[in-house]
Amino acid sequence: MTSSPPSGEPSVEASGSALRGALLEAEGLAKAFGQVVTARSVSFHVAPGEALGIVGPNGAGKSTLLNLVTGAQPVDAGTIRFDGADITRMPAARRTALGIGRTFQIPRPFEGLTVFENVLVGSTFGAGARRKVADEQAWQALETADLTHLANTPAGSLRLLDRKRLELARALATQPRLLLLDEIAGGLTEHELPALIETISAIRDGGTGVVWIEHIVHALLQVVDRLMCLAQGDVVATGDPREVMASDAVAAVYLGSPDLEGETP
Ligand SMILES: Nc1ncnc2c1ncn2[C@@H]1O[C@H](COP(=O)(O)OP(=O)(O)OP(=O)(O)O)[C@@H](O)[C@H]1O
Repeated sequence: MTSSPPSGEPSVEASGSALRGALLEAEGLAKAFGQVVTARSVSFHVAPGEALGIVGPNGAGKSTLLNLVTGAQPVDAGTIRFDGADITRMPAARRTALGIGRTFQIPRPFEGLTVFENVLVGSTFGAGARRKVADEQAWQALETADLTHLANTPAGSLRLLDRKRLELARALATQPRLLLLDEIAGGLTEHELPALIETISAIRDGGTGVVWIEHIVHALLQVVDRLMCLAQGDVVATGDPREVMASDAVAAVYLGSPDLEGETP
């Protein structure tokens, strides 16, 4: 584990270029909205079949980082490589087609469409598949997300757990090799978490690279191989998940913060 105080230079495992075997390499990412710096010089990497967790207080810059990787927002500085190719300036739709999928913190399905139709949108437009293939990919995504039994249910009538699963299925339908999860467990009950954890672990074990932002740390720790903690746009610690959570740097970040659920750093 490497760590440094929030005010110091971020200390990260992966800097420099072209990590062998890395699926995603982000190097020196910087992003600010006016005076608000959401990424100062953030570097991280994910390999196929590896899960990286990201924690940090509200406003740390976690979701923004996913936006930079997907291309929803442009970086101010830094480089993003996917499968060895520089995608830093690539449009978002091309990144999706290359194999970068994501879920959103607040699921916003097409409420009037069925669950299947929602997922079909992902496989048709995200993966660019023709109808027959898109159908197959949608069913496959529903199965992985454990939603097949609700395929014909209008998305607007789903409870939160199933909305989260639909969000996951929509992302899976784009055939991602890298899956970015933004608080997929947020709002779920303790009773609902184990099955979701199992699903995400299976996706990772199938060879997909996973980046999972989550405040429910005990859920995260059951899946992720490495953990990165962000605060105010800086990496404060990264490495072995339990060591990161036990580090003084992370404790300092969370001192008095109500953001973290289920784990005392
Ligand atoms: N499009 C935007 N325009 C202006 N400010 C933004 C924009 N997007 C994010 N911010 C600001 O950047 C900071 C980081 O936001 P971000 O959503 O990345 O944090 P986060 O770590 O994901 O927080 P949370 O845990 O609450 O989801 C916040 O102060 C937020 O208000």
